Amino acid sequence: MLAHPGGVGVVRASVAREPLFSFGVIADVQYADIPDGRSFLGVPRYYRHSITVLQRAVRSWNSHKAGVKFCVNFGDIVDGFCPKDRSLSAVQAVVAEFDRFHGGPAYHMLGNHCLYNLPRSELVSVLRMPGRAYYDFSPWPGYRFVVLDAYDFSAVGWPRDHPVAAAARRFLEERNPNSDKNSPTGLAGEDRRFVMFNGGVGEKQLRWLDSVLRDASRRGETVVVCSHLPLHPGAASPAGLMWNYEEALAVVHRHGCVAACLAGHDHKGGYAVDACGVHHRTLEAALECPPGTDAFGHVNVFPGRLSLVGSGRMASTDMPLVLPRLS
Ligand SMILES: Nc1ccn([C@@H]2O[C@H](COP(=O)(O)OP(=O)(O)OC[C@H](O)CO)[C@@H](O)[C@H]2O)c(=O)n1
Repeated sequence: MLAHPGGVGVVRASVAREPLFSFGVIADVQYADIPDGRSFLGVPRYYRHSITVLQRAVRSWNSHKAGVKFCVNFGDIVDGFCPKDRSLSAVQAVVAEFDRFHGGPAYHMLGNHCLYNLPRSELVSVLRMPGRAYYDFSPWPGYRFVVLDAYDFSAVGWPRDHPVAAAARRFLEERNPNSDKNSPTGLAGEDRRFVMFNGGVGEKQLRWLDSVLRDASRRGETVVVCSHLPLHPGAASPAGLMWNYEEALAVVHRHGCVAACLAGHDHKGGYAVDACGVHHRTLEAALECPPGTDAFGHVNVFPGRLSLVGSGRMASTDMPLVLPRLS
């Protein structure tokens, strides 16, 4: 047994050489058949090349010796600049690339750019989500994955006159004084997250998360939470965080079974271990890979350890598990 450097528990050192199973990861493909451009802050974006990054990811997962069992796409499948009349075909083109993955299912989540382009109901259907945008699955005995809908409470993705959209606009109005609610100008520190391109997990979803984690904890399962929006300030820019990350984290911490929270959205990526020993890894974006470069990876799951093996701009990250029940 090893003392955890953060002093929050103990780590069972993993001696296994072969993973129990592996899964592929990719974030922010934001594909569009349009010329290269830049983000609002001037970072180059390669809208056509991003699907090539996905193609290379799928080839890599398919050729993985021990087998990649499923893959997780962390949202923003299509870019907001994609012409609206070509958005559905752009999403279908990306889904077709995921269909070339032979290892198992591809699990998707909603990002803000998905919702700029298509109605949520159409996305849930084309991305083959189980009737709604938050769900859980168990790919291996003793392991559970939770996919969050980080735009459940949001000013994007709901019809303008929908009560959720109206409540989210009021929420932003109270926290962001700018006339352009996408602008964090003047907001300090973590308050910079109160912008329209972010969102939150609604009350009903929080209750669902609580019950999934309670059951997982009772069954002794190890849980990985997947969300487009990062949940920890140490793993992302303040302007990239989920609006109610503190509420979501409180639920995550309550049951002591979550090993890691994986996210996309903040394209440069990030990593932190929180005070309860939960790993937070924000994945580097496929969209911002200059031609010929990559950002994807696979996570090897060992008893007591998750090991992200990154390709190209996606950094590798070793994540020894610090779960209270392991102590
Ligand atoms: N300061 C800003 C930043 C952005 N906008 C506008 O908001 C929309 C979404 O921005 P975008 O950078 O495309 O969003 P991503 O989801 O790709 O990335 C999120 C960040 O990386 C989180 O850290 C777009 O219309 C921008 O122009 C803005 O007005 N002001």
